[in-house]
Amino acid sequence: MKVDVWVGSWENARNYAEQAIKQGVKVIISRGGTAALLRHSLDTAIIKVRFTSAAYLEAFERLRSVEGKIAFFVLDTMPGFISHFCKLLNIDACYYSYTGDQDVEEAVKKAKADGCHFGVGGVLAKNYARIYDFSYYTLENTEDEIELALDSAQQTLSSIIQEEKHHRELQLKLEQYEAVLNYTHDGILAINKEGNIVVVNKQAEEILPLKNKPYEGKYIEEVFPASKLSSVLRTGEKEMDELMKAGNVIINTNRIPIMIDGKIEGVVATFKDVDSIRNSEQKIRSNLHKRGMVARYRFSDIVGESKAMKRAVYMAKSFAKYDANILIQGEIGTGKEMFAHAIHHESQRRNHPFLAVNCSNISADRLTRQLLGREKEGKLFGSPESQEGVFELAHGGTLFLDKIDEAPLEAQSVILRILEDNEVCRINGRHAISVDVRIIVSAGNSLQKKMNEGEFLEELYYKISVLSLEIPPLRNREADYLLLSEDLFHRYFGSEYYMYESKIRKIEEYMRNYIWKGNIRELQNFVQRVSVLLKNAMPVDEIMLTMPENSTMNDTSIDVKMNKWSRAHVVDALTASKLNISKAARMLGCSRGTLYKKMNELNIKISNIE
Ligand SMILES: Nc1ncnc2c1ncn2[C@@H]1O[C@H](COP(=O)(O)OP(=O)(O)OP(=O)(O)O)[C@@H](O)[C@H]1O
Repeated sequence: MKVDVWVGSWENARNYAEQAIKQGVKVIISRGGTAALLRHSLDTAIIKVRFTSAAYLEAFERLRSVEGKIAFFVLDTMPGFISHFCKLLNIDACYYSYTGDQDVEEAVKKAKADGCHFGVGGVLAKNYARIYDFSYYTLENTEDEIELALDSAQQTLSSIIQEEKHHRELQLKLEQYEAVLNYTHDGILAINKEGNIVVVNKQAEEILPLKNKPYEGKYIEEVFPASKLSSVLRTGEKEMDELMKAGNVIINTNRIPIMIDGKIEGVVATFKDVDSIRNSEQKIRSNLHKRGMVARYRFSDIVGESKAMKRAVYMAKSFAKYDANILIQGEIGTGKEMFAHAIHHESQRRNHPFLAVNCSNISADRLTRQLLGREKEGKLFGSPESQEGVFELAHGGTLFLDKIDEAPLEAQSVILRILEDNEVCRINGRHAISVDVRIIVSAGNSLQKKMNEGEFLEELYYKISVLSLEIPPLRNREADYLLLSEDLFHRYFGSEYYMYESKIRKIEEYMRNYIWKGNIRELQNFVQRVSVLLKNAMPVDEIMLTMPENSTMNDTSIDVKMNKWSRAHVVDALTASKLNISKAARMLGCSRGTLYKKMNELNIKISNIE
């Protein structure tokens, strides 16, 4: 305890005390009339130094040699021991008590009138004793009395500090509540156990059709009869995520009973305007768009009517519902990435980021940096800035690791570690950051072989292939290839498509026997090149001559032709053409008559095809 001593008289005590308080003094110790004066005029803790019998012992010692009547001046009540001692020591004493400056003079005057020549007491009476020509003994406090006062000052101080701390904490809490109430997007309304409103924030006033302002203290039914808060007060059951209509707006509401010691003490309800939820979702989505972290394709963008493709889409859609990791396998250009986008779009995570990382043709260091991110190394000038890794960026959403089978082994271990721990630690970083990311990976068909040969981590394989999806190559989807090429030609020619239609048909005849090793990507390039040449008025025959020889075309064309007449392909063509024989025949590159003949041979009846 820090103690300052201010020496002054009764007249300037208040002035000193005020200065001390300004400097942060919390407790003042003073005695007698000064203490009474300060208590009366200030709002600070004042500790009075009390006179005990010990303080009078020295006075009695002196009084032994004094003759005549002796006056004892005491503030407030006269302690009994004084008269006791006087009787014991045979002192001729008179006793005068006063309450402060206003009546002390009266007391001295009276003592004088009573024939007293000698006075004993504090400083206040001493001042008047001088005026009325008294001999006077000023009482001094003993060390014990001062120590006692210091002790109680210390106790008072610690309870003041405690109280101030408590007050600050309460104030902080109050301000936090107020900030939450007024800066949340939700409307908040609370009632006490009588059903009277105790809290209503600005948002609630804006969202809800409230009546009878000011609302605080009013019964809820008077202010917002549709709130249903009284029923929660009765049942004690919380009601979450309910939709209600208030005026023209649809509102999402939660009503939560407040229970103390098992008794309902009130209800708090939150309200959200459904339109505003939609708007903020929209905002989040457009923000992700700006940062390129969205899935570009949906299932409706995937062209394909073949059975194989329909099966793949069906499986992918059902996988989208689960939150497990997915392995998508298939040849190059079959649409694996497109499926990853579409799965994310269909999943619960659709409003969160979608990021794709290509794991091929990249050094282990660079890929690791992309995956983990990094912290700036110290504050060195020129050292690269901190960077978030893709796992962090994709938090809450989906991360597509394209061609994971081509990732360097060190990077595979990094991925495995993250998938095991669900957390990442940036390079040079000191803290692990927990991440919630769904992984979709793509790989070529040789993934299992790579694993057997030790080029792909077995543990990682099991982690990523909880669900696995196979995208069929274009050659097994004959019914799709025409749909896709038509789609592409339409895209490249736009409204001019019909001017080139007959030439496109001829080119499609050629394409029919081509083996699309690069699948749809190769088909896209092909259609793009042909479209440019056609637009430049090159005759179809010449275009054919510029076409790359398909090395396997001659050897496999027989297979392809044979395959064309497999039962599955004929059924595929019929399904894709919606049972239109002319269209199906065109897809299969034969006349309607040949198709009928083949259907007969393969025992395919239209009535059996769904
Ligand atoms: N079924 C489909 N319908 C329409 N477009 C498709 C389809 N499949 C693939 N594509 C298109 O083909 C191109 C290649 O697709 P994508 O990149 O998804 O294939 P991939 O299998 O991931 O390729 P790679 O193995 O080379 O990474 C893309 O431009 C995509 O839009």
